[in-house]
Amino acid sequence: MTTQTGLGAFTSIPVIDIAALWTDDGESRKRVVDEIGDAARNVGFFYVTGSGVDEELFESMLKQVKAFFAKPVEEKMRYYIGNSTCHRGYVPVGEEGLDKPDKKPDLKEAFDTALDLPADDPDHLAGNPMLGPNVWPDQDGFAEAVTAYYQAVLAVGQKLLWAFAVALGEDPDVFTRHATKTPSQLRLMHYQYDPDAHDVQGIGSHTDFECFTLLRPTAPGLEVMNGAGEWIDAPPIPGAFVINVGDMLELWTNGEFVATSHRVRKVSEERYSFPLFFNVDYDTRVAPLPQFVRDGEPARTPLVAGEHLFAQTAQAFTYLRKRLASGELTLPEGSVGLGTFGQEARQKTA
Ligand SMILES: O=C(O)CCC(=O)C(=O)O
Ligand SMILES: [Fe+2]
Repeated sequence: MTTQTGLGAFTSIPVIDIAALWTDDGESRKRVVDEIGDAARNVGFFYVTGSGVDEELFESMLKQVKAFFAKPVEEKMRYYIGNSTCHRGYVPVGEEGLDKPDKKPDLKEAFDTALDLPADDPDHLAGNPMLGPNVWPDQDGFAEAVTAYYQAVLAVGQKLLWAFAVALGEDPDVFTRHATKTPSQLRLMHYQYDPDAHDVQGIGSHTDFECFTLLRPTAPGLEVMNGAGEWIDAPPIPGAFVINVGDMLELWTNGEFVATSHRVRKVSEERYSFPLFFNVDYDTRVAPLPQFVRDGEPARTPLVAGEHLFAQTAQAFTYLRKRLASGELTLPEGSVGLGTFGQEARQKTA
């Protein structure tokens, strides 16, 4: 059932209870790690239960986010992402997605947050385009609710990063040693339901730019491409995270783990979703690990994790694309275009 990419013609997405990762029971831990490894190789997506994240943290954040998006657009634009020097704040409908081959804007709005560093953080002061303080709306409890959720889910991400290394037979800390001050974004996303919109996509087909993503959606709409090029539904499971491999783990494993392409189609109900994109430190040079550069298999070209994130972001967001066009901004040397990872990219070259 597997194609030459290793990715199966799967028709559903595995569900993995990861609670044993926090226990001393070596056998149960190994079972979970093996399941994670299988899913990362054959599907690139899996659901996670047993993360231990308190459901109350999710509900509090959702309540705050609903209240924010319900405000008039002029109010939300006070926090426009284009006014931030480290890519934080409100992303209006139409800001993203215009560079896709089909040139359709994504029908969604978002509020982008990430690791909340102090204003005098040295990387921020040095002009790093992704590291720095969050922008917070003037709304009681918003910052607290989002921060509590971010910290809880980031901790689950650290555990998963460890598990991915073990699943690969690597030193367990081969990735986590690079995860100390990561440009890991938490995007708060709102897909409006518009019964009159025809042929409008929620978010176009893509891979995620980081190591992996921990996602909580409130409604169906997410679709995942299998090894046969078919779109498979990934509806929410209550309390579970949807995990997917991103570009950096695909690169580190030279394609053994797959950054699976996915998209959100026109939604049939109002939808919120919360992806936390777990990254490694900005300056981490990601090159295929030696065990994955097998005889006759070419090694992929290394990338710097933070530069890749910034280069992809700059090609997808209107405010940054304008700066690229005007010459005010240039992409880091060696940047790759959108759509370089995942099975869609492979099918293009197959
Ligand atoms: O909203 C979703 O379910 C997925 C969002 C997504 O894929 C992304 O933001 O990268
Ligand atoms: Fe995504």
